[in-house]
Amino acid sequence: MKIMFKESGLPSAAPEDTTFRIRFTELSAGYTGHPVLHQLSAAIPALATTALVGPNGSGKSTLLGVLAGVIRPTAGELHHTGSRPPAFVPQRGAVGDALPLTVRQTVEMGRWGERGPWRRLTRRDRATVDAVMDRMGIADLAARQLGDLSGGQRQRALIAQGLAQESDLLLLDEPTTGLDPEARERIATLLTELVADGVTVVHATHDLDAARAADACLLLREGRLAGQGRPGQVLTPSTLTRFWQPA
Ligand SMILES: Nc1ncnc2c1ncn2[C@@H]1O[C@H](COP(=O)(O)OP(=O)(O)OP(=O)(O)O)[C@@H](O)[C@H]1O
Repeated sequence: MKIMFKESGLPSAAPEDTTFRIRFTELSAGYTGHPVLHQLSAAIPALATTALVGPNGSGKSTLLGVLAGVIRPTAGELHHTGSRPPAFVPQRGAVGDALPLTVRQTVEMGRWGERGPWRRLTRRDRATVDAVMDRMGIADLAARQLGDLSGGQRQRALIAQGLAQESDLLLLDEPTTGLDPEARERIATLLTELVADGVTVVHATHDLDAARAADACLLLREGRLAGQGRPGQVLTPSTLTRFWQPA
C-alpha cells in the first residue's frame, strides 16, 4: 500500500498530472475483521466538486476516511497532488451537540493542526478564523453556543472549521443531511463558491440534487465502484431505480 503526496515534507513521487487532486488505484480498506472497500480505482478532479453516492453502507464514509488519512488502506495506491493535508468535516452527528463550545471556539479548533491544542492563536490565526467565518456567513454567530444553532448554521460552522485549516481539499460527510431546502441550497452555493476560490470539494451525500449539481460523481455499491463520471452519466434513471428501490 502506498500513499503519496507531492510536496513539502511529505513523501513525493506523485504523477505530474495536475488535473486530479487525488487518484487511487486498486484501493481496499475497512475495519478490523470487516473489509469494506474493494479494489477501487478512480480520480478526484482538482478544483471541482465530486459527490460520493451510493446506498446506506456502500462505503462512502469509509472512502472519505481513507481520503482524509484517518483510515489506512489495506491495499492499493493513493496519490495526492496537493501540498497540504485535507480538511475533513465529519457527519453532523459525529460532533457532540452537548459540547460547551462557542461558534468561534469551534472554528478556532481548525487552527490546532498548525498551533497545537489550547495554544494561544497568533494574529494570523485570528485573521484566518475571521475570514472563514465571514466566508461562511457566521461572523454574527461567533459567541453563540454550537449546540444552540440551527442545523444549517451548525453545518456552516463545521465547514468554517475545515476551511480554517487552509487546505485546498475539503472532505465533507453528508453536509446537507437533515437540513431544510433553504439551508441545503445555501450550503450548495457556498461549496460552489469555494471551488471558484481554489478548493477541491469531495462530499458524501444522499441528496440527489446535491449529487447532480456536482462536477463529478463516484457511485459506490457494496464497497465497489459502480460508476464514475459526470453526474448525468452516472445517475441515470435506470441506475437510480436499481440502486434506490423504494422499500
Ligand atoms: N467503525 C466501524 N467499525 C466497523 N465497521 C464499520 C465502521 N464504520 C462503518 N462500518 C461498516 O462499514 C460499512 C460501510 O459503512 P460506511 O459508513 O462507510 O457506509 P456509507 O455508504 O457511508 O453509509 P451511510 O450512507 O449509511 O452513511 C458498513 O457495513 C458499516 O456497518
